Amino acid sequence: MNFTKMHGLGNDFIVVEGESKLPANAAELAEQLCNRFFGIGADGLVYILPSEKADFRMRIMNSDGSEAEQCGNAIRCVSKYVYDNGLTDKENITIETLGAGVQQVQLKVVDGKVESVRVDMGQPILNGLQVPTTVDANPVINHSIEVDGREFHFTAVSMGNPHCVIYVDDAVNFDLNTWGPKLEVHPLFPRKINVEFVTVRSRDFTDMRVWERGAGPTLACGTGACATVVSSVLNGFTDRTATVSLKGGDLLIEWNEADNHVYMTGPASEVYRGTL
Ligand SMILES: N[C@@H](CCC[C@H](N)C(=O)O)C(=O)O
Repeated sequence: MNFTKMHGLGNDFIVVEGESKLPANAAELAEQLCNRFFGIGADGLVYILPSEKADFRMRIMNSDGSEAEQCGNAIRCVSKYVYDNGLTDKENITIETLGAGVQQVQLKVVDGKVESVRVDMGQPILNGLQVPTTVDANPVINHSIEVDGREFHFTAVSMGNPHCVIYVDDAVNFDLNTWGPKLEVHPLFPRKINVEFVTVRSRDFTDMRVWERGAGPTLACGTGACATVVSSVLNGFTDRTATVSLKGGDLLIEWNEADNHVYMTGPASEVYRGTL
C-alpha cells in the first residue's frame, strides 16, 4: 500500500489514493497506522476515492478508528494531493464529504504546486439537536456545562461534524489535556464532540486550542476554526472575517452574510511518501 504523509498546519494525515472504495478494515488500519509508536503516526487516515457527484470523494478516519463526517485540514491536503499529482488540472474542484455534502475548493497554484486552498465549508448547523447536543435550542449559545465540579459555557456549532466552543482567559496555556477528554464524552453530546478553547484577541483575531474527538490534542482543526468564528460572531466577539491562530499556524475564516457559507483559507503540505 502506497501512502503520502501530509499535514495542514501540523494536523497530520496518512493519505491513501487508488482504492475504489473505503476498505472494510479502514477503522483497524487507522488505529494501527496512526499510532505514533507502533505505526506511521498521524491524527487521521484519509482516503481519496472516486465520486459520482463531485471530482473526488474524501473519507477520514480519526486515529482511534472512528470515522469523521468532515475535516477542514484534510480537505486542503486532498486538494493539494490531487492537483500536485496530476489527478486534475483544474484550479476549482469539488470534493464530496461524508457529512458536509459536496464542497467547492479553489486552489492557489504557484510554480505548478498548490500553495494554499480556499474551501467553501458550507452552512453551519446551529440547531442544538442537530449538532448534535441534547439541548433543544437554536442556537445553543453560552450554555452551561459542568465537569468535575468546574463550570464552563459553550456554544454549539456543526460544520458537518460537531463542535463546542468554550471561551477561556488564556487558550494558549489552557490545560486542554485535563478538560478536553472529559468534555469530549460529556452526556450533553450524544456523538461525542470536538472541543475548542478560545481567547478572543481582537475583532478579527482569536487564539484557539483544540481537543479533537477521536484524536485528542492536535496542532490545528479546520472545522474547529470555522466553528470558532461562527461562535464568536454569534456571541458578538468578532467580525465575520477573522484569523484563527492555532498551535500549528493561522487560518483565515470568513462567515459570509450573503450565502451563510463559511470559507476557510490555509496551506497544505506534503511531508514524505512511503510504501507499507
Ligand atoms: N482535524 C479536523 C477534524 C477531524 C475530525 C474530528 N476529529 C471529528 O471527529 O469530527 C479538521 O481540520 O477539521
